[in-house]
Amino acid sequence: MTLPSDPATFATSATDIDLPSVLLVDDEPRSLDAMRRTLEEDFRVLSAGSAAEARRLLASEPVDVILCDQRMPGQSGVDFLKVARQQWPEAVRIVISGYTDSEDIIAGINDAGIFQYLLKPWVPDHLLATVRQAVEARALRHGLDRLELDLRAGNPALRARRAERQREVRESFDFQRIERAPGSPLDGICDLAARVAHYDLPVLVLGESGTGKELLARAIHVASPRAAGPFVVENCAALADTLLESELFGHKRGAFTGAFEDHVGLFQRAHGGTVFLDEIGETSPAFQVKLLRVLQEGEVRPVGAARAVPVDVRVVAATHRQLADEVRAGRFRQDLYYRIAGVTLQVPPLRERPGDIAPIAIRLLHAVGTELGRSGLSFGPDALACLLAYPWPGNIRELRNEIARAIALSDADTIDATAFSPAVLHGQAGPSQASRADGLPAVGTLQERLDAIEARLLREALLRQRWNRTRVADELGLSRVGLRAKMLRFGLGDKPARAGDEPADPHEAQPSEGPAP
Ligand SMILES: Nc1ncnc2c1ncn2[C@@H]1O[C@H](COP(=O)(O)OP(=O)(O)OP(=O)(O)O)[C@@H](O)[C@H]1O
Repeated sequence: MTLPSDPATFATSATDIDLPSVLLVDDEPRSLDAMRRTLEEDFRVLSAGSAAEARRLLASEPVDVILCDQRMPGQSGVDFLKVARQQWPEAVRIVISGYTDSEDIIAGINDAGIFQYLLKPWVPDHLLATVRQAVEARALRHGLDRLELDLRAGNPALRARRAERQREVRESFDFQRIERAPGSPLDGICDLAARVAHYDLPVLVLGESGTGKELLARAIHVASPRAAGPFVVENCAALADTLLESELFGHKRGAFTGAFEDHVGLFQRAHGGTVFLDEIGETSPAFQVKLLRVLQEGEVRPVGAARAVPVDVRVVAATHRQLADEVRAGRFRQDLYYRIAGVTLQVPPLRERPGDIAPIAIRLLHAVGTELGRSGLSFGPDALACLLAYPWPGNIRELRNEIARAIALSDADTIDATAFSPAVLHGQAGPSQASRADGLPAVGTLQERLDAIEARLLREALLRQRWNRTRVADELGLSRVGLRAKMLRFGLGDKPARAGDEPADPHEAQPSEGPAP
């Protein structure tokens, strides 16, 4: 195949002007040519070798989709797409780049209104699917604009259709299932996750065991353009190297003793969807090399197979370790780290977000109760206070188990503190996963650690003084207003009223249990 000497404007190869049009912008002639060959059967492809050339083309004819390389001399892809957004807002914008550019791109996502972010090396099927989705998004937006005009003209049937469409979109957005208190540290994490969900970036989720990393990964999948595809989970710590390789990449019959038939690996099964690799920090150096190759090449070679199979998956990985430290210590490959850590989300342990304990416990009580055939349960007066005073080294998984145990041990519909295990009842936890021997958090910024200590002292004083705020304020040398502000800050304001406590301040909101999930 001969390439044009000047990549600037080798024009469309398709003659059918009814096809949707795609403008490719890249200063690399080979890359332009490869993309053009992939797309030209389905689209009318225009090519430009620079941002200036692309602007000239856009000024002369309408374009449905712009697909732009991030690294170009003169103007970066994202900067060019910002300009394109202003001048040709109807064209859907896609940026394509190497993984090292991801920070720049995230910073520019909002301003440039980027629809999708494709990582190099791209896979032809994925490139085609992404451009098709972009064309569909363009058609949908066009339809919505038409609908908007009709709505302004006051058509009630169309108004109902639009409301229905919006409801569908809202319901598919699953971050709401991640229970938390208003103002929880998880809000920021879920916001960031919701933003990156839309782009094909690899995501690394860090956090202690049981903090909800898999739940977050599922929410990212559900909110991503891959939501209709599969979400498959593999716990990398649970299998020996060879089994893990065969489980993820598949094997051919006879590849090893016991391989009686062909086995399709999880990467192939997840084609078009998301693979969640839990405990990636536990993998061996040998396995890391194999995984890196798969991610770099976008194809898997089943054990014993002669040929590799292209796969189009998004990888979300998780670990309880601080993976950057593992890289520094030489236990985790740096190149693989950069491949999987397009965006890193750190989920804090439950003891560092005490405000979340009550809403999560209430949701779990309803959910586990329903699973066990015991709906309509509620916590008794002491139960929530008891849960708040315990540091939950096993995080939400431990909280869930504790609640399941308490439900099983109680005949009544009101779960009392006495149904909890002795450790929880007396607030004595085993060692937490990232705490020091003195019980202080071993990770987080200085402010986060100070907050965790302050929340713990406050919680202990409240429990000691049986939630009598006057006595707690006296003990801690605070005004009642100051105490209340701190209780709200740490989510400790929703202790249920107890017989024998001082009467609640009538101006303060009374506790309420949230709706059943
Ligand atoms: N915010 C939350 N609200 C309700 N349930 C939650 C929340 N976070 C976690 N859970 C529940 O807690 C349990 C543990 O969560 P999950 O498996 O996502 O944690 P994890 O961090 O991936 O754990 P591990 O690293 O051990 O695999 C699950 O049953 C999950 O549904």
